[in-house]
Amino acid sequence: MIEAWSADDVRAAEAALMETLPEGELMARAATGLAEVAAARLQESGGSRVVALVGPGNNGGDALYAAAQLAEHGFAVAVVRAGWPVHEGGLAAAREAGVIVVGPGQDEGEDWRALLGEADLVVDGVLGIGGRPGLPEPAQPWVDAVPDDAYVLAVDLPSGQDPAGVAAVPDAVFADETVTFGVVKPVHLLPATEPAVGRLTVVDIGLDVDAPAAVQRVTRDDVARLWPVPTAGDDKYSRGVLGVVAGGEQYTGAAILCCTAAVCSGVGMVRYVGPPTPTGLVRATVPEAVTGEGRVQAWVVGPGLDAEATGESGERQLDVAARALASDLPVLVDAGGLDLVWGRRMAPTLLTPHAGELARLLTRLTEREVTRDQVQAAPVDHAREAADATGATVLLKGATTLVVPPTSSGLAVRSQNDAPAWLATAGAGDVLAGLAGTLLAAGLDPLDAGSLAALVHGVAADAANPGGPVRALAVAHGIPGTVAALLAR
Ligand SMILES: NC(=O)C1=CN([C@@H]2O[C@H](COP(=O)(O)OP(=O)(O)OC[C@H]3O[C@@H](n4cnc5c(N)ncnc54)[C@H](OP(=O)(O)O)[C@@H]3O)[C@@H](O)[C@H]2O)[C@@H](O)CC1
Ligand SMILES: Nc1ncnc2c1ncn2[C@@H]1O[C@H](COP(=O)(O)OP(=O)(O)O)[C@@H](O)[C@H]1O
Ligand SMILES: [K+]
Repeated sequence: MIEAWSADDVRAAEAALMETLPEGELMARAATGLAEVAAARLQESGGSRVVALVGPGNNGGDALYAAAQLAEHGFAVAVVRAGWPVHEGGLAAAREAGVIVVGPGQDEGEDWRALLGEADLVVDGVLGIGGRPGLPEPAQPWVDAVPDDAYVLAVDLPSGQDPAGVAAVPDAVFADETVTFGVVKPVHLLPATEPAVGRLTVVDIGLDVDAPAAVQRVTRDDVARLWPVPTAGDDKYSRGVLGVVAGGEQYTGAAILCCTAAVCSGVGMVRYVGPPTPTGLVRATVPEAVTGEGRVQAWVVGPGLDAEATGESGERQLDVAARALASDLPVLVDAGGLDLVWGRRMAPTLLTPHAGELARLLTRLTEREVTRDQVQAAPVDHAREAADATGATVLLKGATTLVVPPTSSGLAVRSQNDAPAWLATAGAGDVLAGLAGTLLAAGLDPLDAGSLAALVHGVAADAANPGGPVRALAVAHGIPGTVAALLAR
């Protein structure tokens, strides 16, 4: 599990550690780690010219000390600062090492724009975890002037991005690599900001945070611990029967994809409930599934479901969906099923909207117009709002998939980034529903079921056709081999 801690918890841990160390030792460790990464990247690319953008806080201090070390190693290093006071010790070290300092009252003859234009590597030390979202005004032209072919190495986090990872800031720094210190922070894992982080390198500065993590990411190494592996004492019922209320006369494929994914994920049994056409197709393509109602351990309600279906068979299916939602069994609610969610369920519940579906759900639940763009600009906040309004865990699908439990649970948010962009294809969500539903039926809680399913879904998509297009059915068919490979790690 990768874990990230909030800026406040990191600061408290740093303060405690600093008490035990000589003054300046922690920043020295950070700067040395940063300089080592910068030197390695310059050696890899054959570059020699470095420009460090230096802000008013300790993030700028890290950049200044690293600039000094890089100059001592023989690289051509310049620092660009604005009118703000910068870290004094760092500035003195940089000057001592022969770094050119450009800014008000400094080496006025030098033109920051020309220096930046020639840079092979740009160290972004404008703001760190003390930053508010958004770049300080003098830094915006610097960032805009960074040449496309320069390697942007962010100190701790890409400046101007939200350290909490909540809000997206499109014109802040987008780094090729971020060197962070001690522990990972939410900005590095959450969907609003992770695209700006680039490659993430963690430098050990001896820091340990003794507080609950704010964000977690399930990794391939966690699968063996979490996946429900049957034993000799199991039978199909003890492994978990999943009821699937999916597909209609219009979206028949969703039923097939969801049921296929469930049987490929090792469900004990699938009971499919739907109108005649998808029922016939499920019978023909997923012979393992049984059709019609019966006892189940969990439900999937919604893939391809028409929440306004009329006609006898459609209404019968909606009646089963309503009873599933009213039951005390775990339920995964996806797509059309989300239109049936009104109040709170007490039993374990996993909602799996994409951004548009979450916007629609929140608009309905809060009676305030919520747009897809708003959800994408602040995904954690919107998923949290839906989780708190319904008592459910909300899995928000996207390039990075968030799994957000209600605030009252006190649990960390999960953020999974395992899928190739090829997975953005129709039917992929139906496969995820069958996979996560299987895990609910096996007794996993919604947070583990959702995050583990997102991981396996992404890995299966990549394994199905590495580096190329993949159809949803191939993702489902890839699940058995993917799970076996992950269990064998
Ligand atoms: N603590 C440690 O032991 C270690 C810390 N380390 C390093 O320190 C970094 C944290 O340093 P930090 O706390 O000084 O915060 P940092 O982000 O550099 O700057 C804050 C300054 O910026 C200002 N400001 C903020 N937002 C702004 C905005 N949008 N636009 C304009 N101004 C803005 C803000 O002003 P104010 O809020 O007072 O108005 C304040 O003056 C951390 O990320 C890591 O790199 C490492 O060395 C390891 C050991
Ligand atoms: N850019 C992307 N990169 C990786 N995965 C993505 C991307 N966009 C979407 N996905 C994933 O693809 C799936 C799409 O699901 P969904 O939108 O519900 O499709 P459908 O309803 O057609 O089945 C989700 O699991 C989502 O996380
Ligand atoms: K930074």
